[in-house]
Amino acid sequence: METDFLSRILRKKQEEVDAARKRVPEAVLRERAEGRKDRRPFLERLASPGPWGVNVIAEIKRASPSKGPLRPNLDPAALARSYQRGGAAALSVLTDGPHFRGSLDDLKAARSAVGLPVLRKDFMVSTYQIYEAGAWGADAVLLIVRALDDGFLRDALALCRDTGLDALVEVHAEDELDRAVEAGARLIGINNRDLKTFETNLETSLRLARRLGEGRIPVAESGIRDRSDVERLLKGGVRNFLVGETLVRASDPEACLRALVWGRRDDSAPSEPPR
Ligand SMILES: O=C(O)c1ccccc1NCC(=O)[C@H](O)[C@H](O)COP(=O)(O)O
Repeated sequence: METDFLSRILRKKQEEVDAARKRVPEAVLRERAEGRKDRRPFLERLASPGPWGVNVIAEIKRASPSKGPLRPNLDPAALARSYQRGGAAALSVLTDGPHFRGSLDDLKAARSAVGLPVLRKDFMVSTYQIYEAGAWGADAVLLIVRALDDGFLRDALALCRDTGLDALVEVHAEDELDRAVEAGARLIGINNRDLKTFETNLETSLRLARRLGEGRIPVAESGIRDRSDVERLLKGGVRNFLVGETLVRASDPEACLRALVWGRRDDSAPSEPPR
């Protein structure tokens, strides 16, 4: 039996879902998710480069298993507003409680504060969580290939399409990328973090992005620290970046984001987009 971090978290997640089902039945969430009229396009926003050629999905994460608490008294609405002012293309909100101290309330508060599309970042193991994401206002969900078998991955992608949610399908290695493409994923999150060791290596995004064919949109995830990391990945053809810790820990998240997107911290946009 596998006993790594991901296996442990997935077991715990299944228990959480079983308990949640007893409080709110899946049919109730489904009706809410399917009845929504306020969808914000997530994939579409990332399919074309932002005004400066860079799209940042700015993450709201209270704590992480590798680093512990990241920002005391984090206010999701205030942080979301800073991110919007700093030029974020979208938000990612960690909703896992046990390991990241997040919640669906965080997602709701962040989304209500801005006009950006929002990704629910969690460990999805059940259709229940996809309906739940829709019912709580998410515009997209994360599907981690390593956590799912091919059957569920396909079903989850189909369910997302039917429910009007976009899916960011996360991979870390070549075989996972092949499975994601085979299942029909368009938006591919390439996680630079090895979920066994928690180490990050930007080379993972550069290597896997080279394997992507027409019509697939790469998003580099994890370990992006500064503008030089963004520029290195841009040279490898990656224009979308999911950034958590760097922004959450920053004393001025708005300026930090601006520096990632524009290459400078002040609020006057450069007249020429960087090349
Ligand atoms: O953040 C972690 O330490 C972590 C550990 C194990 C599984 C997932 C983890 N994070 C979730 C994420 O995918 C990241 O929050 C996201 O990619 C942003 O990463 P970073 O910019 O390095 O905070």
